[in-house]
Amino acid sequence: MPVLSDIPGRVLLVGAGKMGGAMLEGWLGLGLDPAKAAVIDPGPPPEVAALLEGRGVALNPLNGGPPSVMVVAVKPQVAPEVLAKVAPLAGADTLVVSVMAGRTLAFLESVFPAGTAVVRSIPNTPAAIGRGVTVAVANDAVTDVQRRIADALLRATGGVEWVEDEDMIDLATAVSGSGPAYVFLLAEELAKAGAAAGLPADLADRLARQTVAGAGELIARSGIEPGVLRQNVTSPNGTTAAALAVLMDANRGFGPLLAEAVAAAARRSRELAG
Ligand SMILES: NC(=O)C1=CN([C@@H]2O[C@H](COP(=O)(O)OP(=O)(O)OC[C@H]3O[C@@H](n4cnc5c(N)ncnc54)[C@H](OP(=O)(O)O)[C@@H]3O)[C@@H](O)[C@H]2O)C=CC1
Ligand SMILES: O=C(O)[C@@H]1CCC=N1
Repeated sequence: MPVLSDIPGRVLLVGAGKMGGAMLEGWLGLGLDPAKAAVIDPGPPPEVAALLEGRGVALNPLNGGPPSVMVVAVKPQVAPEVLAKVAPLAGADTLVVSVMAGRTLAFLESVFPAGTAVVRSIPNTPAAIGRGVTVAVANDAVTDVQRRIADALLRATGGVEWVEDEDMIDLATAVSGSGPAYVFLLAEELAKAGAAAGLPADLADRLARQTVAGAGELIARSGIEPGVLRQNVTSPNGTTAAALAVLMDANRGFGPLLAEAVAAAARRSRELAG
């Protein structure tokens, strides 16, 4: 298992917003030499700009030779324009790692010279606290060493799942890439429902946040199946059973609603393919 300090040359991050910034923070935290990192971004957010300045990471360097790894973390919609500018910075041995939703291996391969090693991946925002999960697929040009380097970079922000079938990336985007938003929405709506039922709004907000955070942590730490944890809350004919009769309704409960949401997200991921 290579560590980040084993990466031979530079890691060039293109786009240092929410996702790119979180990854960079993870890499530096795990020992990537700031002198071997560089960022291309015309206007990184203030917290990322402070990180770059504080750690001495080069921003928009004019030269430096081809990087070992180019990580692409700009919005998929601007990818053609941005990559047309940065693709010439890659060399024959540069590994390209994309975290862009939708943008396919075929699109990425069309932008870089034939034979370029490309990994397409989809992380999620708990990456910011090292609790993300990334799903990744490699093209045929990626060597074993490059795959281990990509794995080390992606693993700096949480777990990594490699797949062979690229279609799985659109589906993973709909589950884990966008998934944190579904959970945050649950916290928002639980707080609203509590307030609507009569709790003071600030108390409802604290209860909802702590409940979502505590339940997530219980899944993570206990290793117990979510279904069993749910049953552990549910006394026969008690309050939870009354609520779950609504939430587990076969027609209008969480099940069909989430299935529809996941299908919509996967469809959008395919539309963003380019
Ligand atoms: N946010 C998420 O939960 C996830 C995002 N992703 C993917 O990550 C990518 C980035 O998303 P996110 O971090 O949320 O978006 P952000 O908008 O926060 O980050 C994109 C960054 O790229 C910068 N940028 C714009 N133009 C250029 C350019 N020409 N050269 C270099 N950088 C440029 C933007 O600057 P400016 O703001 O000034 O335009 C911004 O700082 C997307 O492709 C998205 O699909 C994947 C999984 C989860
Ligand atoms: O909403 C999006 O398109 C990006 C990809 C997954 C999460 N955020």
